[in-house]
Amino acid sequence: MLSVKQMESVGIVLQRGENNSVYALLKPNIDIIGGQLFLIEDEGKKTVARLDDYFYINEFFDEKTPFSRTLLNDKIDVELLNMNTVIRAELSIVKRYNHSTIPKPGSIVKFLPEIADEKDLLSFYQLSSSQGYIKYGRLAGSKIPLLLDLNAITMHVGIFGETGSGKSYNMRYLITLLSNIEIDGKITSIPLIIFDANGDYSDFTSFNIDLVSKGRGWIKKYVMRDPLSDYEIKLSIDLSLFTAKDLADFIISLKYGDIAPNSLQANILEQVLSQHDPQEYNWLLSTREGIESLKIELQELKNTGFSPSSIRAVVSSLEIFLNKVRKYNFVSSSSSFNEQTLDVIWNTKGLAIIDFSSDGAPGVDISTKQLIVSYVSRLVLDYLTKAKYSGKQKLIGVVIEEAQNYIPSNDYPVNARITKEVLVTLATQGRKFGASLFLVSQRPAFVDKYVLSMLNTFFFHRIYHEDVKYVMSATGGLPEHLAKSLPSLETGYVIVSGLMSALKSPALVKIPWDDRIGSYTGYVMSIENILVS
Ligand SMILES: Nc1ncnc2c1ncn2[C@@H]1O[C@H](COP(=O)(O)OP(=O)(O)OP(=O)(O)O)[C@@H](O)[C@H]1O
Repeated sequence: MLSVKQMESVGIVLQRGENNSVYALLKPNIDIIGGQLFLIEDEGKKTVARLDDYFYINEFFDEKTPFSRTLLNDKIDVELLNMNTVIRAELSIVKRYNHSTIPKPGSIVKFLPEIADEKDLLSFYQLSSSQGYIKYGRLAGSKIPLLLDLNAITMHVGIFGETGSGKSYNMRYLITLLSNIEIDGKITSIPLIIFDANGDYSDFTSFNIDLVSKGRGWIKKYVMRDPLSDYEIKLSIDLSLFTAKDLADFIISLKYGDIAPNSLQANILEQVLSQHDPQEYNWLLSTREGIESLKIELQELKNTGFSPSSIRAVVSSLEIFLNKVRKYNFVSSSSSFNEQTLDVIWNTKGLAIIDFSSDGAPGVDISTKQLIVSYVSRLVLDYLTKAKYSGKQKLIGVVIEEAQNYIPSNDYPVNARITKEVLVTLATQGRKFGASLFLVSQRPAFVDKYVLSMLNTFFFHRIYHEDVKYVMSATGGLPEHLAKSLPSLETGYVIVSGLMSALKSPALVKIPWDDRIGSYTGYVMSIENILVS
């Protein structure tokens, strides 16, 4: 039974609607917003319902009547019109408290109740314990936090919103919550690896470290330039983790950009590489001597019928790859990010930020970033799979910003063969082995639809109009009116839907502002402040 301090009435139910909804009239002078939750009381039976759609109606509204026409000609009495305005609202039922009925006409609509303590909160969510839940933001129009169920985190999370809609701030807020989880009176954290596209999380390794360090024993930032402090590590990866085919496809595609690589050339390179032990890939592909030795092997293939022009094309792709590797010096058989790193991350509930911003990875192109994302994802998948098969379940979260560059839909002109397959596997197998993907994107329509359908919790910020249809079909379950409101959502508000939400139904949440969480590279200062600072 929900037993908390009740609020004043703000409206009344008039009629039952379709599919678990009711129509109600609400007072015109209250502040409301689509997606907000209300409490409905029907003779002691309590129900929580979401405002899906609403509009203001006025009793004078009938343009055909002579009275309405004179309103337009004469001086309009705004006061008089206001007095006769009400809000017509469609509310759909989200939660019922010990009953299974639909509120009858005459039921009273109220704002959500005030929650005084943990007991009230549990009774609101009908939970017996809040263990395993984190408190996220406030349900719009109330002071009630949304409880997020950590047990559903391995079912993967999508965070979507157009530029400036508040994704980075939200991700930063989520990271602070995932870094301060209280279990049995102790603070612990979800081990996390973040691919940071714009340097938005850099401060978590330095001046804002205390926001994330209480439950963590290790926090580092990986950069592709020379490290500048002791919390930075130069990133290097080990190519022996890839198959000959993956590397051949990747290297050949460097020459062809976004179009599909030449499969004959990829086959030639695969054939040569597969004659070597994978441990030799680092030397073969990242040193001048290695490339020269591959060239000799390639020349020998001429005798087996491959054309000199195909062989020349393969050599030229190898040179392109060598140039990249030399420029950023990121390949090594004693890679700085390896299985031991994952052990440290797991054991210390650590945080590794892979800085892909122009500061941490100056001039590094998307294909190199893809190779790194693919490498780390393979490492995580292998690590978690081995742990599970040896009887020890582990858990690592992987945050991928600008997800459309790594798992693009067919409409997005980026070739991501090297990342797509492993990320699909991580998404499908993650739940069993303890991987939790957080995909962040400005354009969900450009993220692979199959992967999108494997995400089970969504944070929708304001999104582009063209993305609404796509989001609705790929995610399912978002009511039409709510989906339609997405392009006009205010910054700081987010619609949370899916398995992690203790409401089990989409709802609008206000993300609280905190100056320290809000001070990061991507933060946009107002023009007045920029000019006078
Ligand atoms: N919860 C919030 N409350 C108040 N203001 C917010 C909130 N979240 C974000 N903002 C404001 O919106 C600005 C943009 O937010 P943010 O950087 O998170 O957007 P974004 O969606 O990540 O944009 P981009 O995709 O361009 O990186 C912030 O600098 C801040 O001024």
